Amino acid sequence: MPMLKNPATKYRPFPPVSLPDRQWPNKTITKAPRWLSTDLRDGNQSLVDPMDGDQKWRMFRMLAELGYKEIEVSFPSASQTDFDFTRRLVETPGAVPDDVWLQVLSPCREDFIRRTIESMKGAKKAIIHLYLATSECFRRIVFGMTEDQSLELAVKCTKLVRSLTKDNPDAQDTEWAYEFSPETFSDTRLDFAIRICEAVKAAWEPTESNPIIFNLPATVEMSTPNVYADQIEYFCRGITEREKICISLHPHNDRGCAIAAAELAQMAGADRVEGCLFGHGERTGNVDLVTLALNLYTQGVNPNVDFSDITKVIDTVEDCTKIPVHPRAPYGGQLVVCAFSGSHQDAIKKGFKVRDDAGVGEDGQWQLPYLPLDPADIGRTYEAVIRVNSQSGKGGVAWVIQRALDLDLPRGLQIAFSKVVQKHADELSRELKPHEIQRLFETEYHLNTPSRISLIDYEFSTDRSTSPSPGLGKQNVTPRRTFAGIISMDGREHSIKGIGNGPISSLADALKSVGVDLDVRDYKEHAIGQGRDVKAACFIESLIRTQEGGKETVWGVGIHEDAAQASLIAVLGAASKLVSSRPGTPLPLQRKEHLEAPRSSLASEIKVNINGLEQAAANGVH
Ligand SMILES: CC(=O)SCCNC(=O)CCNC(=O)[C@H](O)C(C)(C)COP(=O)(O)OP(=O)(O)OC[C@H]1O[C@@H](n2cnc3c(N)ncnc32)[C@H](O)[C@@H]1OP(=O)(O)O
Ligand SMILES: CC(C)C(=O)C(=O)O
Repeated sequence: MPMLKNPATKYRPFPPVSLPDRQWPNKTITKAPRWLSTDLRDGNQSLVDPMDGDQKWRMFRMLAELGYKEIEVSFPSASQTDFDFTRRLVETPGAVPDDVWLQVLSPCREDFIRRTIESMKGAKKAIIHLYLATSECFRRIVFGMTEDQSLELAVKCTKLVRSLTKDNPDAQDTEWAYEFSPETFSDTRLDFAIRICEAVKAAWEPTESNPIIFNLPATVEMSTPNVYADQIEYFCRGITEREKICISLHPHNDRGCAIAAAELAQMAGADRVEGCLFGHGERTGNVDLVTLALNLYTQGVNPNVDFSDITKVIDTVEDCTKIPVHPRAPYGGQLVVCAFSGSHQDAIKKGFKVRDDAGVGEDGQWQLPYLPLDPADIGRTYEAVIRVNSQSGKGGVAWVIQRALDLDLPRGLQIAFSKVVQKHADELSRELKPHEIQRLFETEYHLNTPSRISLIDYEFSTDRSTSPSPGLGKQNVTPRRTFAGIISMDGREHSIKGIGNGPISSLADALKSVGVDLDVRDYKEHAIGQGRDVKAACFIESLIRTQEGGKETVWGVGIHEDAAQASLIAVLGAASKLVSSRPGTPLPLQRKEHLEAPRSSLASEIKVNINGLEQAAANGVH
């Protein structure tokens, strides 16, 4: 059967609230509401396997640690597990922080109310929560009650609670509060919702210092969130003695708008929100308390709950509910602080660089492309932010290398290496983990293994008598440097010699004698680490002519404690790539008449002029 062509025959649109002078659209949320976690009640009652006592215990401890001050811990009349868990909390010294209220739920049935209150005997702070459905649909279908009969039952039960709690001389050690939920408020005639709550209020007689809680649930979310906000504003305006009332929200997520409903309804005047971590609860769940809190946080409002170790929260919730947190759940999901695609990675990487360069501290103003929240604020490491697959670009790859090896790759090298990564990711058809990208880089640029051409030993000598610098007169001469060293080419050692203005150019000159004509285009270096452990990282870009007559660039990377030696390693890395780009070409490439010296013949003469070289390297390409 296809879906109905005209669903209007079966489903009616939700009637709007007539509130032409509604005020809430002009309001903003400037402080956190009172929170009530119902993870252990609404969240629990909707699990395939409800939590056992120990799981509830763990969850309670975590909720208290997170900062929740009102926690609905059970439906004590439902099961022995719930009753016993409640008693365990009450009876275990120190289990419940002094400022935390335990809340318990009961239907409007006398025996259940008595059992519920019995479960709280001896508690420091207790909220007794009664519910009774008030909508026409529920009264007719579930209870067979008129509005007046519902009102009478609600009042009778409220009076019973009162007599067993705040009016009970034997229960004065406990600070009692009372919550009444006209269940299915969202589908209840608003004037009746107000009338029944007025009657309950009169029966309870709240005070300003201990207000009654009217919890107005969207038991089933049936309308757009603005309608819920209208309903709340209408109720807030209609109820008397507003100062003796705490208006609480309990939005469910049937239409996927629970967050919006909770936020708009706070703008409409609500003081308190009931929900569950990561939106557990009946059907599509209760409103997600994590999202609500972090939405406030990212607007600069302290939510009064702390998700600085969100991974621990997720672990506990998953363990207790046996339901995984969706990878795309707002804030908490594994994938929400990750970027795979190139343009996102590029923007994020640039964002972090701008932040670093500006020296913005941990609590400095946050403005970063694609990331509404600093992942570090919820205990996420930056490593997890950028992940690499075949959709990724150079920025993401460079980020991983920077985090893994502390190397700040020049743009050209980013482009070159990202091609290597992309090819690999394409071949594997999956994400590449940071350690795989690191290994690819180390292999590609021979960080841990010798390249085809590698440095065995070398020395430099300087001739200051030649080459006057143009325009500087005869006294100012640019010293000429001679490189003399031994290199290994595909396992065979060769001694070579060359002259240039600095270490790079003199080695490049020396390489000509073995047929390697290196056209050094770019040179970048930076320090890695600090103090005694500092190393130099050097990147050499060289232009090569392809066999087809085109031009390509190759990169060499050198890392060494000695800056000059780092640059020589990088030159030889680029030279190796050059010869490798001509498959089948044996080394040496052109001239066979160069020296093939046994290493010992030169090694005894070698003395490295480190200071001169470092200076030359620091000055760039010569
Ligand atoms: C919207 C919410 O989430 S409300 C909370 C819902 N949570 C739960 O139901 C979890 C715990 N519940 C239970 O363990 C059981 O349902 C119990 C112990 C409460 C009741 O069990 P039973 O007595 O076997 O009743 P059962 O569950 O079959 O039916 C519910 C009965 O309570 C009545 N009822 C439902 N809600 C209420 C209420 N708020 N106040 C008074 N009676 C109510 C129903 O009309 C029905 O009455 P009926 O038997 O006269 O037709
Ligand atoms: C008991 C009430 C508050 C409830 O869970 C609901 O209406 O969803």
